Amino acid sequence: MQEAPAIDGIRITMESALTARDRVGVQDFVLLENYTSEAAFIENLRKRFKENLIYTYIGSVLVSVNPYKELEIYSKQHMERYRGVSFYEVSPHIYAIADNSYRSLRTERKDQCILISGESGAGKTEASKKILQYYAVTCPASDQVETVKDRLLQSNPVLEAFGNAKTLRNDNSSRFGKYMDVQFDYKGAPVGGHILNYLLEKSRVVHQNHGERNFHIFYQLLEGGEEDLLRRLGLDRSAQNYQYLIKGQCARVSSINDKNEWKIVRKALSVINFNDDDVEELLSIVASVLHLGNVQFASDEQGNAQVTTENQIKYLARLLSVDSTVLRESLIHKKIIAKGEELNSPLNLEQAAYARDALAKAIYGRTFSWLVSKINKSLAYKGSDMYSLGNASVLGLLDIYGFEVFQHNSFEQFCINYCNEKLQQLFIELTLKSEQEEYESEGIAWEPVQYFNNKIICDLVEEKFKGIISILDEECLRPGEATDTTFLEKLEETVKNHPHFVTHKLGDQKTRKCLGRDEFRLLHYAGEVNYSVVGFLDKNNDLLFRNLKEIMCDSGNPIAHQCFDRSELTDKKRPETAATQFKNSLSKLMEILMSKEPSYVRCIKPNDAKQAVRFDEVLIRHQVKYLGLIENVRVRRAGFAYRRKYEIFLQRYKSLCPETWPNWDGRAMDGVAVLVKSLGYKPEEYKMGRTKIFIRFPKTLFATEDALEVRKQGIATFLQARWRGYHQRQKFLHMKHSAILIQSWWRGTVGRRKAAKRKWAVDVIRRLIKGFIYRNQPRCPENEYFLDYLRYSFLMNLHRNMPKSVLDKSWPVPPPSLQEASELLREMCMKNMVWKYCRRISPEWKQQVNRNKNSGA
Ligand SMILES: Nc1ncnc2c1ncn2[C@@H]1O[C@H](COP(=O)(O)OP(=O)(O)OP(=O)(O)O)[C@@H](O)[C@H]1O
Repeated sequence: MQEAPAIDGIRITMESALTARDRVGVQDFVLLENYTSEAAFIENLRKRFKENLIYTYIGSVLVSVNPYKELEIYSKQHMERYRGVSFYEVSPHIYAIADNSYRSLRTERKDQCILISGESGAGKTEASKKILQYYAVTCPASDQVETVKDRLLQSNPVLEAFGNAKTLRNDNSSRFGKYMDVQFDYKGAPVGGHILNYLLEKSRVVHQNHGERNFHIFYQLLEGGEEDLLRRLGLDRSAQNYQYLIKGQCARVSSINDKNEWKIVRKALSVINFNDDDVEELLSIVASVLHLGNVQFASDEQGNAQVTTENQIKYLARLLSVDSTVLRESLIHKKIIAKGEELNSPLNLEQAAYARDALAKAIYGRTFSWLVSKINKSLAYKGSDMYSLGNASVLGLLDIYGFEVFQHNSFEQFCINYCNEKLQQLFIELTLKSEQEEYESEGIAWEPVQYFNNKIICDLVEEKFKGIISILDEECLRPGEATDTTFLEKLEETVKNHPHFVTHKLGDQKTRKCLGRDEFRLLHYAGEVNYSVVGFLDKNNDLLFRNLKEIMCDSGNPIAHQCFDRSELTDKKRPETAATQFKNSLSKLMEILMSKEPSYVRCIKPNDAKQAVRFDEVLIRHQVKYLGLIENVRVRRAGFAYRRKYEIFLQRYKSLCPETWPNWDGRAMDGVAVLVKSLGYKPEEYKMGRTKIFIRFPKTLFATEDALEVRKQGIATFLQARWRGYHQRQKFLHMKHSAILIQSWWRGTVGRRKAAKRKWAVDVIRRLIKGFIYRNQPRCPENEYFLDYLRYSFLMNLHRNMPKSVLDKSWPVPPPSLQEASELLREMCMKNMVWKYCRRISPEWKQQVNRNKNSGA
């Protein structure tokens, strides 16, 4: 399907612009007449989706709808089409965003970032992979750069194996947030990278909802691992034998081939610098988590837990290189240090299971962070060229969870939605800022835009002492007394008057009906979300009993040993809670993003069934709302629907005005002024900035675009006529030139009788002939015609200019007859010998031609 004859596009269909627009919509939402209407927005999205046009702009923001099928739009040819081309000259595409950021990075020397957001399954990870692939193909290459490109690409399957899982919404769902910096040297080649990871969903290690899986790596190892390896790890192939893998009851997924994925991951690990030992140690940890899940307990007479699965302890001790007795005891006791004395208090069944799961989560979570840091080491810039490093520019890619609203929302959704509030705040701030800056730099009065500032919600969550996170941390400090319920009560007490906070107790009758007693509701910028406080304290504490920490610090497995640092045991400072850690890492992320120039990709999922073609309007409306897209259009439309550099505008529409067509010699700005006057733009319809024209209404632009469509037919006819005339004239000039050359040849050759001149003259004629047989078609009509012409000139010159006596003397050998001359020429043509002689124009010959010209010959 061809893109619409759009405002900026270069592709033209034979339909009228109007019909095409009706069919495929507009490629920029700011051009919608009714731009504040959600229905119009969705209708435009639907039209484009139907035509497989999954990308649409909101100004410079890219909205992408997951097609759930492979589209032929990601080939190398497509990449080339977007390379170095002005953003608006080609149809919307993820490559256009990638290229635009890259060019800004190169030309403006300003660090860039691309923020990709959207709900689970909307296509964020795919988008970020496509951007990386684009850079891998289009950026300059060298041996070292190729290694970096490879590592950047290969880090993906590894991170996906350890950080992605099958969920109900997405078979390959990233269960962590990811920010990746790519460093480019002064030549624009990628020379290094760095990854930051956010909030891995560790709870998945020990529990999965029905229809979901644990992290991919477990299944990949069981399916793909070599017999020998599995034996060493004490594993068998069946996922059904592992408690941590059976909770979701869907170990096998039709869309996932774990065996193949295993091979990919193994290869990727070697690309990113893992040697055999590293791999063995890493997989020992993966296996130990599975064994840990199979550790079972039984209660003794006193109600204390006892380990009943000795075999698992044996494997665990071997894989983690720890003492089996200490491990067994650590799993069923809790070490307390009171007044300098150590007490080992026995755990009951429930507590032992909790301790076991906490250990599994801690091992897996920390190993994931270790993995990221190991990848970072392999991605780090290695060159010795300090000049390159000093001049490195950075392009960041943020692939982070979108707003989440489920039936049941817990601590994880609270953190994720808080993160989205922060990103929205940044987005609004930066978009408004860049809009304002553009207006100011263009000398156009800035009309302030009314928008909802969500700072109030961010403050509600993060403010010191009064914010939800502070209150939660405070409750976590009171172990024993504090519970999830006391946390809720404290919240009610502290933030009861906040306009964006409500609970069952604080709400009116209507609110109470849909809000549980253990829930609080936040009125987010994108809508209301109810959070159940159950598990908040536990998840925030992220507690691992001291004796389990100790045994892990003593682990002989180098990875486990690095993950559990001894300083943790001696450090008197209370470890940061999960929410505070997340808050701090988000605040750092905001700093990073603020220091860069952002581009945005907003991903939308068309249906929950992961099906191509299906466009579920309710689901999409929900996402349009939660991504704040209408607000985005409104901010972007702040006054003007369209703005373009004068040169680009004039180039596109100059044919619509006799004064600017075919060429305008003056300043582009003046040309545009003349053009819009002749188009009849009213003063309220546009403004002239310093370098750009600003058009207020889409309809003005559409009228211009429609006029251009009509004009194009005329232009086509005109161009054809012009081309024909040009072609004829070129032919004539060529002939004339040939005549001059032949004359000069004869004069030079015959007049001076020098052998060198003669050789040079032969070169000249070969050159001449070459001009006509350059396609190696000696028998084409043009060549035949020229040969006749040449023969004719040859003889004419010969006989007209030279008396026979001179003629006889002038030739070292008798002059060729007409017959001989034509055969000589023909032979030269046929053999196509001229190629090698005709590359250069002899300077001598040039001088000769000039002399002839000056003497009027
Ligand atoms: N541009 C695309 N072309 C074809 N298929 C796509 C495209 N984008 C996404 N998909 C399909 O949708 C699936 C989900 O996409 P992806 O994993 O990128 O979503 P996500 O937004 O990163 O989700 P999560 O937040 O759960 O990680 C992919 O596995 C792929 O099958």
